[in-house]
Amino acid sequence: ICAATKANGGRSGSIAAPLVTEDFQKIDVNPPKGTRDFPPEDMRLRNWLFNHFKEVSRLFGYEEVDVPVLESEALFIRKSGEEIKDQLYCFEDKSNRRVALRPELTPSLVRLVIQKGKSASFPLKWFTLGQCWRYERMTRGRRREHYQWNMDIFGVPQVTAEAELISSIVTFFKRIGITASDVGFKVSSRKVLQELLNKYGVPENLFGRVCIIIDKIEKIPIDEIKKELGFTGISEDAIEQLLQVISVKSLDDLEDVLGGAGEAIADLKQLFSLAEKFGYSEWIQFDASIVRGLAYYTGIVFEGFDRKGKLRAICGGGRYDRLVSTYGGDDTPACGFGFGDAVIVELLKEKDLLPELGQEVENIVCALDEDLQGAAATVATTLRDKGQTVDLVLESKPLKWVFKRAARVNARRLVLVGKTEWENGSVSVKVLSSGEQLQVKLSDLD
Ligand SMILES: OCc1cccc(Br)n1
Repeated sequence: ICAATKANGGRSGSIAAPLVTEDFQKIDVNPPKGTRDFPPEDMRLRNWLFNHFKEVSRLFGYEEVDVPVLESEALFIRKSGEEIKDQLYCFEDKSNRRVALRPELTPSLVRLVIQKGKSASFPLKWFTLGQCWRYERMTRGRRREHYQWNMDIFGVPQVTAEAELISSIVTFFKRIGITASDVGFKVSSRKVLQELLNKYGVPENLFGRVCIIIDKIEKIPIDEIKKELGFTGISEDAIEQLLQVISVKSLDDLEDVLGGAGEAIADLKQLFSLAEKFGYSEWIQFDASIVRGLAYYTGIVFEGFDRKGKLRAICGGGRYDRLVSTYGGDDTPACGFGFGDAVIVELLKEKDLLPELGQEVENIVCALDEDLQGAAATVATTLRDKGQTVDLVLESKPLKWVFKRAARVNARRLVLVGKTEWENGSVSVKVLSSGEQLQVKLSDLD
């Protein structure tokens, strides 16, 4: 039981006796392994980033939704060998329910779409921003949580949906000063693999697993990839063909291999043509090796990468037309992307594009002696009611201290409440940039 309850004789609820301090151990002031605190200076950068995410989502007409960080574990149990399942942050709650901290947002959004049922008027264009979790052995010293921006479209089967999603990410990049020379999008379609597997008579239910193995192509030796593909029962021939196709470097070459009749080629051609119309052609390139590491993608997949090749994928997404029905909903086309809050900050540091974000307060209000503290509170409220930010000095401090604080919080003005002026209903206002000082009637203060 927690220390508070123990101090209260084992009864939880309100604590009768004052806590006996020796009950508490000296705590570790660091956050749990793999997690981050956001002190003010980090929170300002996070808010700057998230405000751009939200502003882009608003520009594109998407509605914000939110879902719990804690979900039923069942939502994420997929038998496709995904990394995300091995790293699930899951546990049993006090009612013996198997629950998990969400590793991604898409399954929760799909759950909400199904819950909405017939009341959902398609297309749904939703966005959300949420903390996602994974439990990795800390040997790799990697984070266990990150915040992810997601935009998703439900109910649009056409490739215009994916084209719009990529446009929204390009819009985001441009807003923060990232250009097509800094980043690009690798684009492909899982229908390429689908058409190949069909051609070799590979059963549909192996599709997700094969994609997950192929997604590891840059991470493990090619012989390991072949071995894992072999375990799924795919023939040697099919494996050779698969590996040959994903090394194809252009849509034309792909067409030579697949023939021009399939949906994969049609979708990709349409996407590249729409990219022209949206104005982001220079940002995207075909790359048959892109499959993404989530089993549920069924069509176009894409990922944002840094052209210097120093960082992990910046963002990624694609079409997942069968996820809603897999979870028991109606057949609903869907596509979306996830954009984490970590790699993008590394990229901004690389490009020296991190914004300078100091604290900003318009006014510091200070009483010049103890018995004017109430008057200072009145002045602060007057300014705040007019929408002005005020840092009110809450205790009597020497002027030297006040000036130092004014500099630290970047105050524009210092408003001093002095006895003589206050008797005339005035305060003394010092504009800190120019040093200009004037007496102002409280009624005229704005
Ligand atoms: O990128 C996958 C992922 C999921 C949850 C938490 C973190 Br950190 N990373």
